[in-house]
Amino acid sequence: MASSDALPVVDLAPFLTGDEGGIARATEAVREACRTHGFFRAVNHGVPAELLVRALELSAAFFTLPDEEKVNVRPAAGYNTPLPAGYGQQPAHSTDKNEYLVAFDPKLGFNVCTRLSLLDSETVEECWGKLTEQGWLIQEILNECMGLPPGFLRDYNDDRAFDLMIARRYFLGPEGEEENNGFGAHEDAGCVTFILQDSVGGLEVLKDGHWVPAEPIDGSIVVNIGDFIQVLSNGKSKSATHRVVRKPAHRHSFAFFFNIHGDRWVEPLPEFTAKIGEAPRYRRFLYKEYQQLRVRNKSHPPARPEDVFRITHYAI
Ligand SMILES: O=C(O)CCC(=O)C(=O)O
Ligand SMILES: [Fe+2]
Repeated sequence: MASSDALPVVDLAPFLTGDEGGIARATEAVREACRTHGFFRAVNHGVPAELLVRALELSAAFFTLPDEEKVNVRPAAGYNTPLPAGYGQQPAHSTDKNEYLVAFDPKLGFNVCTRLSLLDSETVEECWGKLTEQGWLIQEILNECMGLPPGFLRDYNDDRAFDLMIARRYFLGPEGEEENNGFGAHEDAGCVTFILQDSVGGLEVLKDGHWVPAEPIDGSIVVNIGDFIQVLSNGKSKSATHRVVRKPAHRHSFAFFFNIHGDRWVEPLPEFTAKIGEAPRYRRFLYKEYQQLRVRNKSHPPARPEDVFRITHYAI
């Protein structure tokens, strides 16, 4: 792997201290990362390292519970969540070898479960608050990187009802290198995803045809640009393909999806099309429709990998 392939590390401290020169340099680093990798690792981001450790420990403790207890962790009757919530196992025929727990914003009340669990914890609430703040900050930085009018993304993507958090445990990888898929190659749909991971490793990002590992760095957060930004920028910012390979140890991660609301229409912006004389590379679509079709990929996995529903469906 060439050294320029390693995931960039972006120091966000200047945004906390207000150091203007540092802000300009960090913004430039994010702009470059969006173009080259669609991924970076944020350090000095303001989310306490102790909170990241606490969340991952809590998740590890949850997943060691017996299956009979975990399967009962689901929203109580009458709670209609925007997407399926609670504990889930991948269907037996799935090549994804992980189990997961989906949470919504604790303030929305969807996480009220049939059983007490990780979902009801103060740690999840604290993480939610901090990662939402992080989402607003990264979105502001993206707005600047993309040269959009001040506050444009903040106004466009101002409703947080579709944000969600998924805690995952990846099963042990088999001996040798064969069949070690933990989560198959995919892109994320929304605005930006944050990944907190333990020290096991296994997340990989596709860059120029080869897989680059997102090596764990203590206290860092992996930041991943989603399809929404790729479409708005007409392909200038990259929603990178990524996957998780299994290792000889259980791996725990949290993915926080700073999404966009399902009722929003999404299409390439004039700044990246008409205003610069370029043809749009995507058709206009309703975000909810895209999300629902992606959920179908999971509930009714297509027989042929090329039939998996992805953003290319809207490509012109
Ligand atoms: O577990 C990870 O590191 C990545 C998870 C992921 O890519 C996702 O949830 O979309
Ligand atoms: Fe992902």
